[in-house]
Amino acid sequence: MRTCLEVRDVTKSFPGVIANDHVNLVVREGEIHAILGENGAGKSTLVKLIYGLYKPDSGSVRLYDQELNFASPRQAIQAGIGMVHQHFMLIPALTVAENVVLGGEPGRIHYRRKENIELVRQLAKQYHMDIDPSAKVGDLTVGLQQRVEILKVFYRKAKLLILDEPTAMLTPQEVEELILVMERLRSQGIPIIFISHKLDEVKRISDRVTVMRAGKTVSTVETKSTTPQELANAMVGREVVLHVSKPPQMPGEPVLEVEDIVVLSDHNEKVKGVSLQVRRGEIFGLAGIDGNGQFELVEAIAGLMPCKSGHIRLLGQDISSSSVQHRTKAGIAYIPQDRQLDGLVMDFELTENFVLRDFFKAPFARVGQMKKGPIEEYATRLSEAFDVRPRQIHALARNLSGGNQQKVILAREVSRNPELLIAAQPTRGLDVGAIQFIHNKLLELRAAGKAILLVSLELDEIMSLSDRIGVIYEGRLMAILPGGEVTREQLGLLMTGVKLEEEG
Ligand SMILES: Nc1ncnc2c1ncn2[C@@H]1O[C@H](COP(=O)(O)OP(=O)(O)OP(=O)(O)O)[C@@H](O)[C@H]1O
Repeated sequence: MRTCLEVRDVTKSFPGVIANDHVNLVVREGEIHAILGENGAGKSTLVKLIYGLYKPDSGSVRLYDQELNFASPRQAIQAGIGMVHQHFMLIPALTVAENVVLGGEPGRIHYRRKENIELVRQLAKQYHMDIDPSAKVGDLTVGLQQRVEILKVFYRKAKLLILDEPTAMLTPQEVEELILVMERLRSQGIPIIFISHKLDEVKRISDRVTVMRAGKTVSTVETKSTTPQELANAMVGREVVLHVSKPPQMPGEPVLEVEDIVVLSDHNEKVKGVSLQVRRGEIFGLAGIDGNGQFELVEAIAGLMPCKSGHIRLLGQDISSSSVQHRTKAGIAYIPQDRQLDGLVMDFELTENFVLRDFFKAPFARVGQMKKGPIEEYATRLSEAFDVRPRQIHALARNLSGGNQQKVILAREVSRNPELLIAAQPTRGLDVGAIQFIHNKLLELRAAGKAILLVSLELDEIMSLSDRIGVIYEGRLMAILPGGEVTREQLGLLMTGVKLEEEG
C-alpha cells in the first residue's frame, strides 16, 4: 500500500515540556491508523502539527510527495488534510449545508442556498451518510453534528482524515454508526488517523496502532497481532489491570435522599419525579442514554439547577433550596461532566484551580488574603498524588492535556473528603492507567463509608463499580437493580424504555 503521510523525527516543545520528541509516523493509503497513549503522551500535539495548528521545532511531514511546512490549518486543508476536533467547531444557528460549505465557498457574493443543499445531499450520498442538509445544526444530536464535521472535511476534498477522540462524546449507538462511516471511508481508500483511549474500539476498527509514551512513538504494530492487554502495557510501560475488583461491603445509613423531584430545563420537564437513596459505603450508578435527564438530575442535587418540586436531603437535612456553597459545606463534592465549561477556570493556574472551592478559608487565606505558600504546597501534593502531568503547578489549566485537566478536577473534589461525591463521567477522556487509578479512588471512598453517585454513559464502568444501578429513561427511573446481578442486555432494554417484566 502507498504511503500517504510520513512524519519523520518531529520534535515540538512547550515551556518546560517536550510534547513530541523525535516522533515518527507512517500512515498508508486506505488504513485506519490508531494512535494510543497515556494522557499527556503527545497525541493531540502530533495531529495538531500535521494539521498546521503548531509548527514543529524540527523534523519533517510529507503528504504523498509534498513536503508540508504549514503556517496555518488553511494550508493544511488546501493540501488535503481534514481534521475533526474533540470539541466541534460548527455554528448551531446555521443549517447543515451552510456549515458544510462555510469557509470553503468559491468567492461568490450570494450564497446559493438551493444549489448548496443539493451539493451537500450528493456529498452525503457519496459517503453513505444519512443527514438532512436543510436541518439546523443546533437541533442535531452530537453524532449527527460529528457527521457534519466529517462532511465538511470531504467538501474540502480531504485526502486524509484525522479524528481526535471521536467516540468520547458519543452514545454506544452513535459509536456504531461512526464505525460504519469509518469503514466505508476506508473501503474508498481514504486513510484515517484515529485517536482513542478505548482499547476495544481500537482493536475492533484499526488496521495498525502507533503507541506514544512521554512524547515519543514507542511502537507501531498490526492491530490483529496484538491484544488490548499488550496495548495497555505498552502505553503505560507497566502491567495494567483492566478489571476492577470490588470487595463486598454492607452499606450503611442513607447519605443522600432524593424524593420525587421534578427538574425543568428550558420549560421542559427533564426529570419527572425521581426518588433514590445513596447510602454510606455505596456506589450508586445511574445508567442511561445521554439526554435522558441524568445530568439535570445531578445538577439539581449539586444545587446548579432548581427543583420544581420534591425534596433533596443530605444526612437528614433538607437541602432542596440551599445554595451551592451551603451544599458544598454540608459535604457534597461534584465532578461535572463538562470539565472545561463547569469544572475548571481554564485561564487560572493549577494552584488556583486546586483551591477553587476553598480559597477563602484557612490555610489558603488569612484576613481576606490568599496565602501563596500553603496553596503551592497543596497543589504540589495533589499533583503528585493524582499524577498530574507535567508537574507544573503554575501552568494554566488550558495548557494541560484533556486527561490531565480531568485529573485536576478529580484531585480537588476527592481530596475534600466529602460525604457524598457526585461523579458525572469521571473517567471521560482518561487513559487506561488513569481510569484504573480513579476507579480505585472511588472504591477507597466507598471503603471509607462515603456515598458515591456515579453517572456514566459507559455501561462497563457502571457495571463494574456500582453496588446498585438505577436506569433513567426520559426523566424517569425505570428500575433500581443490584449491581452484581444485572446483565448488559437487561440494562440495554431498560435504557431504551423497555420494562423487564414485559420481556419475560
Ligand atoms: N499549548 C500548550 N502549551 C503548553 N503545553 C502544552 C500545550 N499543548 C500541550 N501541552 C503539553 O504537551 C504535552 C502533550 O499534550 P497533548 O495534548 O498532546 O497530550 P495527549 O496525548 O493528547 O493527552 P490526552 O489523552 O490527555 O488528550 C502535555 O504535557 C501538555 O501539558
